[in-house]
Amino acid sequence: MSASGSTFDYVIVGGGTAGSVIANRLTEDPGTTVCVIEGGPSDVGLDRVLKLREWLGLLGSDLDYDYPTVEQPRGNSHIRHSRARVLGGCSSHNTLISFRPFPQDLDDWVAAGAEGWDNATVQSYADRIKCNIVPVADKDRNEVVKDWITSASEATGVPVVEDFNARISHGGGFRDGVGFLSIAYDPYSGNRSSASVAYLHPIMGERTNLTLMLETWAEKLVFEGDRATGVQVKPASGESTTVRAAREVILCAGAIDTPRLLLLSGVGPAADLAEVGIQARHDLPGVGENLLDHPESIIMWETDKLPDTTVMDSDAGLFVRRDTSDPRPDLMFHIYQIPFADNTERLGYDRPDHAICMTPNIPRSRSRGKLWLTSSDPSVKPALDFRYFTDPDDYDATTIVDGLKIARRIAATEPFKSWLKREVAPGPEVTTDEELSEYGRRAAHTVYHPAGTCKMGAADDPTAVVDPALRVRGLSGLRIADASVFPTMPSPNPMVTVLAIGERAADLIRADARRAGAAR
Ligand SMILES: Cc1cc2nc3c(=O)[nH]c(=O)nc-3n(C[C@H](O)[C@H](O)[C@H](O)COP(=O)(O)OP(=O)(O)OC[C@H]3O[C@@H](n4cnc5c(N)ncnc54)[C@H](O)[C@@H]3O)c2cc1C
Repeated sequence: MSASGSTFDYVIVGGGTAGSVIANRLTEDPGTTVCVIEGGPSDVGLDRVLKLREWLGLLGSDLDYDYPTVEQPRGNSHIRHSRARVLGGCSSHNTLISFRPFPQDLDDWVAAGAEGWDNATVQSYADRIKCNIVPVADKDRNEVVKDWITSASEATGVPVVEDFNARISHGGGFRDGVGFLSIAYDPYSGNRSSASVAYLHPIMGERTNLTLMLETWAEKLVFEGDRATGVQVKPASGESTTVRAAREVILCAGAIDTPRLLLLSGVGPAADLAEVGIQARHDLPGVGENLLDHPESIIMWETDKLPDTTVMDSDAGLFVRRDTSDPRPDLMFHIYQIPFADNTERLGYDRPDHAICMTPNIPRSRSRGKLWLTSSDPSVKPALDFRYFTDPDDYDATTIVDGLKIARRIAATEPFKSWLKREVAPGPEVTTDEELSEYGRRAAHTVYHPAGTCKMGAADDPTAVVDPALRVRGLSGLRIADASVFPTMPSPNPMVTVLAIGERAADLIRADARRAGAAR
């Protein structure tokens, strides 16, 4: 049922990665009205966003919410979690590396109670994604990266892979491999093919049933009884007002801001809320728990000036499998052809003018964190405690140590070896497992993949925040569709999984609307 004025069929909070997909799909029906509340500005015509190679300049900028972490006794307390404040969300300032989730990652989801999110189903939604996902184009392939791929294959014994996603969608996944990545971009212009570019640009100004409220912050959810009926919003200039949803409010604000908005609205662990003076409207213990990430560390070599060819300075990846009892790789590496030196410089290492870095990361980190409010003031950022490297068996730190050692083996292998002048960090004198672990944890960084804070699970799982249809447990008219619903972390970079969640969420929402219509 569509409505006029400030009432819409659906109100989507967050015009980010998943939000853009859902806004597009729901407005395919001209009879359905959708309002998107987006905290940031439009990306249309904004070259510093649209030119993918400019991505590093966006971190910490006016287009970044820039979340700190609380002290990490076993990790790096200085990590800043970048989250984009612009249409398209993080797909407008990330590196757009595009991996489908592995089949076994989705088996894990089903085992965690996410019924219906099996491999065949999720891959069929990934097939629908409109972003232009292609392997790095020949013209963008740097000679040093080609040599790194040759040496990494030689040193680790893994095959060179031309198209990782083809192996996942048509071959059941891969155990290991090295090669150029698939990236959501236009090789001719170097522009992003973000969620915003692929899903919103073609319909902005075209579909009159789509309303975008940009530079507008969602402050609180509005309820009538247990039903979410709208959102209290504050435009950048102007007074707070309420936007009403005749059918549903859909939260797509991301793994930090979706639980933050729920908590500020009194939906979350009642005892935690009481501590900051918020009365619980609905006691939901899982909100803010299960904070997941892909932690990484770094090893850096000085080089002479390198050829400039690239998509976005981190164009290739390596997957290694140490544990042969699991078919998936358990170590991933990105390579950077620039000095990625913020964390090493803080530890006293120099920043060479030219450098190559490898960043080993943990595909299935075992440490689990938590997010919570420290104040009822909505402008105060939530506390994020990733509890990096706190898993009891020290699996996470051991993975990083193994990664640093493997990186050194690659660096000692021709033809890549000849590009390198000296190891800058951690430096050749750092050799024992203890030393490598200490360095690796202090220089640790994030691959910027927070997730899991409103996890999906079986309807009778008290720690689940949403059921497998993405509906918030115990409330009505309220759904979540973004990276916060991951029950567990997909092994590779998660954006494609988020886009597939957006695609499937739209189908689930439309199916419920059809059922409700039929029941009337
Ligand atoms: C620097 C960086 C690099 C990355 N690189 C990759 C990569 O190469 N490949 C990959 O797979 N993944 C990558 N990721 C991760 C990936 O981008 C994210 O996991 C994914 O985009 C998250 O999508 P989302 O829909 O959950 O949230 P987002 O895309 O962050 O969308 C949330 C949206 O909600 C808006 N919002 C939030 N709160 C409010 C509010 N209260 N009111 C109104 N609007 C609000 C935000 O402005 C934003 O537009 C990267 C992330 C970062 C930060």
